[in-house]
Amino acid sequence: MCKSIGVIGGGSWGTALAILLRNKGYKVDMWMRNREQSFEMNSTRENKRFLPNVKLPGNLNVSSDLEKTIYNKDVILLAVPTHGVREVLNNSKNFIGGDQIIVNVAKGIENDSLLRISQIVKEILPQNKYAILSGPSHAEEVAINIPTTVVSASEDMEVAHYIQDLFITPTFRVYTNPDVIGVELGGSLKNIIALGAGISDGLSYGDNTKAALMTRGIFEIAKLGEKLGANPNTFSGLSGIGDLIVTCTSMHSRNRRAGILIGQGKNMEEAIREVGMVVEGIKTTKSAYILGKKYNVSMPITSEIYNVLYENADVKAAVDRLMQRDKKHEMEDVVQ
Ligand SMILES: NC(=O)C1=CN([C@@H]2O[C@H](COP(=O)(O)OP(=O)(O)OC[C@H]3O[C@@H](n4cnc5c(N)ncnc54)[C@H](O)[C@@H]3O)[C@@H](O)[C@H]2O)C=CC1
Ligand SMILES: O=C(CO)COP(=O)(O)O
Repeated sequence: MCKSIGVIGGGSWGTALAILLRNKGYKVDMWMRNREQSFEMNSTRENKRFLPNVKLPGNLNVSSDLEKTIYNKDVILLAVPTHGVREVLNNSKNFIGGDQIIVNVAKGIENDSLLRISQIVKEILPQNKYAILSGPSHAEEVAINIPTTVVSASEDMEVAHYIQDLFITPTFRVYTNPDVIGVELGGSLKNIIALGAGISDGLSYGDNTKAALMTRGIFEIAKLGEKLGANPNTFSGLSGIGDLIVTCTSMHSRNRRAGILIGQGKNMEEAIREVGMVVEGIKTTKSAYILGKKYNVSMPITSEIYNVLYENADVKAAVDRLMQRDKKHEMEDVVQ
């Protein structure tokens, strides 16, 4: 039987995945909150704002009607930024049946509640099966079939395999992992380090600096992750170091691009405006900073990025502070 998918969110990632799924022959409907934009996409067959120069396949229907998008679909793909997840789930919960599988692709930790997306979904839709699809995967490359690898993670391995089969193509290879916590945290926390890598580039620091940020960054991600119940091995996989590498090095990365602007002297608001797309790492920095304090995990890079974003700290002084911390063993976990 032909599978059906309702994609909630018509940004770059929702659009790229809707195209992939439609090209596999599934029935795909996509929801976006902006009505005019949905009309424009249906008529021009292109998402000019978020994924320009990629044609939408025939029969990929775009609308601003949430109920119609979700109704009777086997799978609901959540592709809105983290700060919008709770609202769209609350607006759609009355149309969602208990047998529909929720697949999340957002990468963030909610501010205030400090919840991961699976925890928000569990709160609002406790009966639904859940998976996260995450890994090094920029929409711009997936949309033109550049070889890409990701992970489908679910506590229920049957669901993880079902989602693996749903998305896999000869150019989009999907692995499975039962570690939802690790996969969610890896994808969310790497955005903070990507902001740092961008800041380093914006300051015209070198490859050495970026390698240091990435290596010390994954160390700090894994420390917090382990405290929160993740399997530490997950952070050496695609959704951990894999996604960290792509986000810290690619010009597709909105987090890295925002970081470059900040390194060049722009403030947080100016950087967000100039990038013009979601920069998840900015809100996630705040959540991770608070989580680090709450769980007594030393997160020096996250703390300095928090200072730069939220306390107006000077970027060069932040790097100096990181470089001139007390001497320590590379693998030592010192709580500050
Ligand atoms: N673009 C990419 O290559 C990838 C993105 N992601 C993640 O996917 C999620 C979505 O990002 P993108 O599609 O890239 O963002 P985007 O910036 O391309 O588009 C965001 C979309 O969400 C909508 N939106 C914003 N706030 C909303 C709200 N409160 N309620 C409903 N809709 C809202 C916007 O109108 C827009 O359609 C993010 O968590 C991102 O980290 C994950 C992997 C790859
Ligand atoms: O998660 C991503 C690629 O895997 C996208 O990263 P950005 O949000 O920084 O563009």
